[in-house]
Amino acid sequence: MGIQFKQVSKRYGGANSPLVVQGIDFVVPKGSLTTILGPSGCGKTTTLRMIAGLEAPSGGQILIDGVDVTHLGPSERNVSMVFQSYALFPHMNVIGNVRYGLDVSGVHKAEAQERAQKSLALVGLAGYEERLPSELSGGQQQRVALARALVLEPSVLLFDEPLSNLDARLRRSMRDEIRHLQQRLGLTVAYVTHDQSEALAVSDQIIVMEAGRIAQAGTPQDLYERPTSAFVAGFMGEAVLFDGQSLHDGSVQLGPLRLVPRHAVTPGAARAAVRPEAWVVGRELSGGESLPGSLSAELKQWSYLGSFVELTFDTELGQVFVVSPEVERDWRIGQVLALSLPGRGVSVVAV
Ligand SMILES: Nc1ncnc2c1ncn2[C@@H]1O[C@H](COP(=O)(O)OP(=O)(O)OP(=O)(O)O)[C@@H](O)[C@H]1O
Repeated sequence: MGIQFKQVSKRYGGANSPLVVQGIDFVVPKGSLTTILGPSGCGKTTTLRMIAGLEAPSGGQILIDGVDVTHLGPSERNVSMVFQSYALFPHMNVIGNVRYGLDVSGVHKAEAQERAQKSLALVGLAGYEERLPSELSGGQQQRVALARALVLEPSVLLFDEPLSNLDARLRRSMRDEIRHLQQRLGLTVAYVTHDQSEALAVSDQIIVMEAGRIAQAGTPQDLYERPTSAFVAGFMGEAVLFDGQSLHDGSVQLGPLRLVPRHAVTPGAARAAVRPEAWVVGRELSGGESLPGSLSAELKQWSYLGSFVELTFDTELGQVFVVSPEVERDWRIGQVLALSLPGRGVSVVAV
């Protein structure tokens, strides 16, 4: 069953203070990984802390594996949390940190030692038992924190921005390791992040939160390819919004461009969220020429970024930002090119 939220809300302080979580419902199925994604202040950490029992909800019900845990304390829930700051005991060596939870819950010494060693091996740190946290890299410290959470064999494992103190390369490898371990051990995980690429990479389900509510929940592909609001589209992929008109035949007119949305939209004002990689840059146009079905665009700026180029154009729709794989092309500031939107990467969202 995993984790279930039923109409859960939260306010800090008295009855007049605002609800920072506003009656949300979701399920994290057993053995799967859900990320809670959203901008700063949207209520992600509060939601995670309510799963952990570190905050009490102001209303609603929280179930873990079908059991109502709404009023249980953190130690009564069989939940472990890995924090952004690692929260290791600095004076204790690695094995001491990992077995701490077992020691305080009265597990026999020999068993605690054996389980801690197994857990360290799981995160690739066998042989580091005697080191102090200060003698480890950031990535290794985060692995110790992970081993310390895993050793308790929790029914739910929670991560609060676990990678934000690591550099970009390490972040990617730790992210993949967490996902690999979660799948191998069949762990039920809720994972808070504000980084959409991290969420896309590790999740079975992504829940996007906006101001205390769930803006949209679904698979990574659902959210990336089929955002239902401008907020989600913008949050998931640097999409730029353009105002247009939806017509009676179901298409949407965006300046000279005609799009066919995946879902029917009512005729009238419409808005399209276009990701930078959705644009295709066609041929150069000569003085005043225009191509039917394409947007004339003057190149204002471009940057080479190794495997792709970033291009900024002026067009009748305003500034258009494009990411193109054509790194070898002879890009020149001032040239006028034909842009088109052949398909993927465009979503028509509510106005
Ligand atoms: N202990 C607290 N007392 C009062 N208000 C709080 C407390 N903790 C959080 N808040 C408020 O609740 C709202 C949600 O905070 P929360 O930390 O859950 O957001 P978040 O999405 O995790 O943000 P961030 O990414 O910045 O951590 C914010 O407006 C915040 O100021």
